[in-house]
Formats: sequence, C-alpha cells, structure tokens
Amino acid sequence: MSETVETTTDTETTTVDQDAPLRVENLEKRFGGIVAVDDTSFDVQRGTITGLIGPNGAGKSTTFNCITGALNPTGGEVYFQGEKVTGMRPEQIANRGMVRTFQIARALSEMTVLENLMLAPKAQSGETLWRSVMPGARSGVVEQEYEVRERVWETLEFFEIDHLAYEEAGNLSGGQQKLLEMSRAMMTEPEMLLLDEPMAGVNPTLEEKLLDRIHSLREDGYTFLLVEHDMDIIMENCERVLVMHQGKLLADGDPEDIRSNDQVIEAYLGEDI
Ligand SMILES: Nc1ncnc2c1ncn2[C@@H]1O[C@H](COP(=O)(O)OP(=O)(O)OP(=O)(O)O)[C@@H](O)[C@H]1O
Repeated sequence: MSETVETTTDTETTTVDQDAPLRVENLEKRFGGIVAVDDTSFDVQRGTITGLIGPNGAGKSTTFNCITGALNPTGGEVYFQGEKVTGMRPEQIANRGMVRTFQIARALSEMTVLENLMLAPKAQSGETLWRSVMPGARSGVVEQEYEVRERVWETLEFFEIDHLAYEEAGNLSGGQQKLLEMSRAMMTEPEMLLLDEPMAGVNPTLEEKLLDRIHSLREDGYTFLLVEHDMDIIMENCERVLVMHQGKLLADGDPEDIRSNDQVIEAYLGEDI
C-alpha cells in the first residue's frame, strides 16, 4: 500500500507517492516532425530495479535525457520526490538526488581514476543515503577534503577498483570504465540512478560484480531505472519492466507478464525476449 503526503512548492501543491520517487506524466519530446517520446506516463517505485526496454529507436534514451535534464521535453512533466523537475538542468536534478550514467562511459580519460572521483562530489553537508550506508561515515559537518578523499576510497573499494586508483581512466577496460562511471555517480550521493546500458561491453566476471553491487545498493534503499538490451539481464534482475515502442509505453508489468505479452512479442518482431 502506497503512503502519500501533501507537499507545497513555490508553484504548486501536489500529492507525493512516498513509494514512487520518480513520476513521469504525459511526457512528450519532438525533434521536428519526429515524435521520439509520445504521451508517456509511468512511475518508478522506491528501492526497486526497474527495467526500461524497447526495440531500437523506441525512445528510451530520449526519455532518460528528458528525465535527467539533458533535453527539455516538449510536453508533460517529470516529478522527482514530488517536486516538478521538468526543464531543470542536469546538475540541479543531480543535486536533488537523481543521476544517470551513459551508454558510453564519460570519464575524463587523461585523469586518474582517483582524480575522476575527487571531482565528482557535490559540495553539501548533512546525512545522505550513501554516507549512511558506508562504514566510517561522518555527518553533520561541512565536508573537508580528507572526508571527500575517504569517501572516494570507500567508493573505489565498494566497486573493487581501488587497485586502479592511480591509473589514467582512458587506460581502463570497457567494463572497468562502467564501474568507474557508477563510482562517479555514487559520489554525487544520489537516491536514484538511471543506468543506460550499464552492461554493454562488460565481460561476464565484471558484469556479475556490477549486478552484485546494484543489488546490494538496492537493498540499502537505492532505486534504479535500467535501460539494457540484454533481455536475460532485465528479466533476471528487474522486478518490474516498462516497455516502450514508437515513443509510447506499450506494457508495464513483471518479467513474466512482459515475456508473454503478445504486443511486446510483436514489437520485437519475434526476437527472443
Ligand atoms: N537529437 C535528435 N534529433 C533528431 N531525432 C532524434 C534525436 N534523438 C533521437 N532521435 C530520434 O528519436 C527516436 C528515439 O530515439 P532514442 O535514441 O530515444 O531511442 P532508443 O530507444 O534509445 O534507441 P536505441 O535502443 O537504439 O538506443 C528515434 O527515431 C531517433 O532517431
């Protein structure tokens, strides 16, 4: 049963579903004559790993970009923790606790792994989800550099890339870069992560490690929305799957429902799902 509370912002009063940090309402994004996202609505429940799937060109990346501020939608609204974030810049949305990673990792290749992480945290004080689950966490004081450094090391250890701390990011393998990208995202102390094909180019051992970390974070209360083309990963790791097709939400259900949904099978033109 969802818990709801009323919140008031400068612009409006809205009912917040405490169990759904992300709510997308009638989202639309047009590029000239192309409707990449067409009147799409969904929510994502707290503490879940939710998959967003669909054939090539379905509108998944555009939806991610509209949610996280890289693109301005041409219609509809995005709410995070009950606050309207439509049209905000990515860093404003990240400051509120929602970050994304990219299909192609975006680390600064000539900087070391350590430097990449040192640059990532936002300047803020107080308790956050990441700090509260990390061993040795401190709270309530403005962060000093040594505290950031401590958090950087804890994060590197959590993702098991601490042995690469002094390596230039550009020298890392594709899979290691994905772990770095997740580490950088965690340094911004998010509540919710949107992962765009986090397993692409990742070898099976690292894939297992990354999935293990995602599940562990989910158990600590983090929320994940995952775009991934590998159906086995989606079906084995997500409790809920959203399917997009031609810019619209085609289906929303648990993996078993989705696998047996005729419209979804048709949208994938008989590919195995
Ligand atoms: N910047 C852009 N300008 C014009 N059209 C765009 C732009 N970005 C996306 N599109 C179009 O919008 C539609 C949806 O693209 P999008 O990249 O969101 O799909 P996707 O589901 O992420 O696809 P894929 O699985 O192939 O990455 C496509 O028809 C695409 O060509």
